[in-house]
Amino acid sequence: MRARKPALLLAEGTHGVNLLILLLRRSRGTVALAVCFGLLTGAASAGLIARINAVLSSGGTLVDRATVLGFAALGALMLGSRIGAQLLLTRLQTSTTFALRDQLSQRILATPLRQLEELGNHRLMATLIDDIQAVTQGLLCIPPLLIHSGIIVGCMTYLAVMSRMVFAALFIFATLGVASYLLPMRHIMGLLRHSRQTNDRFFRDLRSLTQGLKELKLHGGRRKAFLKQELFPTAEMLKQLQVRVSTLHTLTTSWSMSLFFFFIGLLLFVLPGVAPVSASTLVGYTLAVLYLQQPLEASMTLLPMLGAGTVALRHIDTLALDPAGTASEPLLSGAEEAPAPPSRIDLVGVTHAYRREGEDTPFTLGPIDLTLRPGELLFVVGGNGSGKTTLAKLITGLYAPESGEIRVDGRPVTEGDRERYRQLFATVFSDFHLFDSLLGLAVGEKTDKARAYLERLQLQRKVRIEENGKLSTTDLSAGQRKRLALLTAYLEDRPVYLFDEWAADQDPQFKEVFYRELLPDLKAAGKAVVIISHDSRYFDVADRLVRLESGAIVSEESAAGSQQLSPRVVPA
Ligand SMILES: Nc1ncnc2c1ncn2[C@@H]1O[C@H](COP(=O)(O)OP(=O)(O)OP(=O)(O)O)[C@@H](O)[C@H]1O
Repeated sequence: MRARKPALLLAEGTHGVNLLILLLRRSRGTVALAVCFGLLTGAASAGLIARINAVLSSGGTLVDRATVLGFAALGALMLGSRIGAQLLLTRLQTSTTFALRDQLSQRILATPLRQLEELGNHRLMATLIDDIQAVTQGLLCIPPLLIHSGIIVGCMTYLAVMSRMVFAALFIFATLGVASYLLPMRHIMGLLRHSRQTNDRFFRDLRSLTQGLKELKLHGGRRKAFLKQELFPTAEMLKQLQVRVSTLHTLTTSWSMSLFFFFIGLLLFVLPGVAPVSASTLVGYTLAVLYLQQPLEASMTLLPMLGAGTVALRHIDTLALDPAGTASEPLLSGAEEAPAPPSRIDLVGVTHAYRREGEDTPFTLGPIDLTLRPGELLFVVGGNGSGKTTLAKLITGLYAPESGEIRVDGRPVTEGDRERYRQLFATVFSDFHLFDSLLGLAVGEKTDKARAYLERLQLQRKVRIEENGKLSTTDLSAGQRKRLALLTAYLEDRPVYLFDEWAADQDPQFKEVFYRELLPDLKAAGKAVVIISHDSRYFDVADRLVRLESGAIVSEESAAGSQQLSPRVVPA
């Protein structure tokens, strides 16, 4: 198959996209070819039934060489086209599933951090694990469904050719059967949607279970309440929804299938008394209708899975993640080298507010005016909840300012170059993540440097760095893990460093090393360094110190002198 740019499977505004469209987006040609194979399978099946009918109606006199060869040829055609359709669609389904997973990961990375924080970790996990699995299962249903549809179309065509009058009766019957199947299916789809929403809650509970292990083990009352009030009720609700779906589906399918025997009864016992029907038509119809049962029953069994896949696909859409297509280029080929060090970064009237449902007065940071300069240690201090981490996210471009702007050497950072702007920073946030490998750090050439830093951070006896950049372990104490995160930041060698309460977990001896040796070294190397800190003992290290209170800078002190600032009022 020709290599080409992967099609955008889930773009913005794809609300209501269904699984078949997903396959079509991936490759129209393959789907078209598979549909042709499916129809061919149906035609071959109808041909086989016609032959069987002819032989049975002839009372065995039609068994000649041509009939046998024709039968064998039709059998081979049915087998070949069925395998062809199945293989084409299965390969397409597999590649679509993987492409969907890749694009979803890229879309998550392309979506603004604030939006992801609002969605919550549990919803992202539910989508990455559960929705993708439901979509995969749904896509798996499409190849057999198309083949069954081909067989149904083929048989129906054969029946229409054999007798229009009987076909009209069958058609009315089939319409009733389909309607009596589709009406409950609408209810089943509603149950599936409800089940999907409940699943988000289930994932939230599972996250509490895995992340709250210590708290749950240490407090029996909390554990009991958690199990009885949260985890078990959600699991019970999911179970009940699933039971209702399968009960309703079983009843509906059984009813629809029983209609076939009702039709055969009418055909054999009532129709001959009402209208003239030949024996060969009766045999042909009975055979074909019995043959149709298998693909119809199989299709009905597959439809709820297809429905669950569609619900999952729509659910992915409701997350409103940014389209991967536009972002995938910078995501995959993104700047590995930091942009040239700027001579200043200015925050001018920058603000950010956290809006939560039902909250009248959201926390608002800013407007903030602040300048970062190379070779300067800027301390950001203030009480809990004063907005230091929020400011750090704005400074580093993780949040876009709601008003005001950030300028690099006087040039405003636009939406288009925010990704590049972020490459100026090496950070250790207080909720940092430690990868078990020095990812993206061109390790080979930096391994010696990394080992030297490891000694400086007094980790050489705990951790080894392999040639491929893999860390021998990350199972360390909280303070040691932070040192490893610092090592990564060192290796990044970016123009601006930001540490959010880095020293909080360090012992007094290493605090001393951090504030009195490591920070001055970064300063000497011409780095702009932002340090969020509660360690008032070391505030003297700062070249400049800004103090935050309730989201506003209330004072700014520099080695040269201090200044009290009256907080600016956020424009309404
Ligand atoms: N993801 C969020 N959603 C909603 N509100 C938030 C979020 N993160 C922080 N806040 C609110 O914003 C305010 C500032 O939080 P921030 O984390 O910036 O403070 P901080 O100065 O870093 O605090 P600390 O010293 O405790 O780390 C707090 O009132 C907090 O409740």
